[in-house]
Amino acid sequence: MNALPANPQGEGHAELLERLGERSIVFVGLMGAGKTAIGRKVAAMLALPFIDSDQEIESVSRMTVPELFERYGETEFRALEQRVILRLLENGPQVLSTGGGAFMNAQTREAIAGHGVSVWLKAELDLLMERVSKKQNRPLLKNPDPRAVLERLMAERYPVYATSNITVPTRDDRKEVIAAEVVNALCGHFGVAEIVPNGEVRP
Ligand SMILES: Nc1ncnc2c1ncn2[C@@H]1O[C@H](COP(=O)(O)OP(=O)(O)O)[C@@H](O)[C@H]1O
Ligand SMILES: O=C(O)C1=C[C@@H](OP(=O)(O)O)[C@@H](O)[C@H](O)C1
Ligand SMILES: [Mg+2]
Repeated sequence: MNALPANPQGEGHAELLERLGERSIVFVGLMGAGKTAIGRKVAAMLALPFIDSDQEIESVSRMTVPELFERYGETEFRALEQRVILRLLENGPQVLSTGGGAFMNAQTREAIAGHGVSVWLKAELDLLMERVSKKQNRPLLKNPDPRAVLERLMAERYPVYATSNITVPTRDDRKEVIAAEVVNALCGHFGVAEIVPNGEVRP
């Protein structure tokens, strides 16, 4: 369904926000799924603060994600990622987009379950490949065969992502449309009526 919320400023979503309470809406999923881009849109629609864990990691370390991987290795990056996300989860309500590997950490998953509602943006391999090939800022994909890496990560991670509270399939459509589908899926999760463009309320 391609319903766009009636009011992009967040009014009309009062009930959804009430149900969310102090929790964070937490985006999980593979690199290129759109966690950062769609998370930002959903935050704007619901008039919530937006934070991206990779951006926060870069800000506290004053290094880029590729620099962190190169200088300290993935293990150190994961430790920092866990600390940052656990701290950020105290700041709800907000939209928190995580890096693709974050949800693989059991303690991070537990903290998200306690302080958030997890949304898996689920995408097909071709779409992910098309998106990630536009930027060279993902160290795990600095590999002669990034497609094979993504395929392996899909096999490893999709069963874990599938434990999220909500799964939203994504595709090659406008960001606003996908973001509206996420908002509608959140409405469904909380048993709140969806708001569609003509002002009609869908129970
Ligand atoms: N629905 C969409 N339509 C077009 N481009 C998108 C869409 N969702 C994401 N993108 C683009 O795909 C790239 C990867 O998205 P990003 O949000 O960084 O993914 P993630 O954070 O999950 O790795 C970005 O350039 C982003 O602007
Ligand atoms: O999947 C992963 O392990 C990673 C995903 C990246 O974030 P995005 O999923 O936002 O690209 C970033 O955290 C890092 O490169 C590692
Ligand atoms: Mg991202």
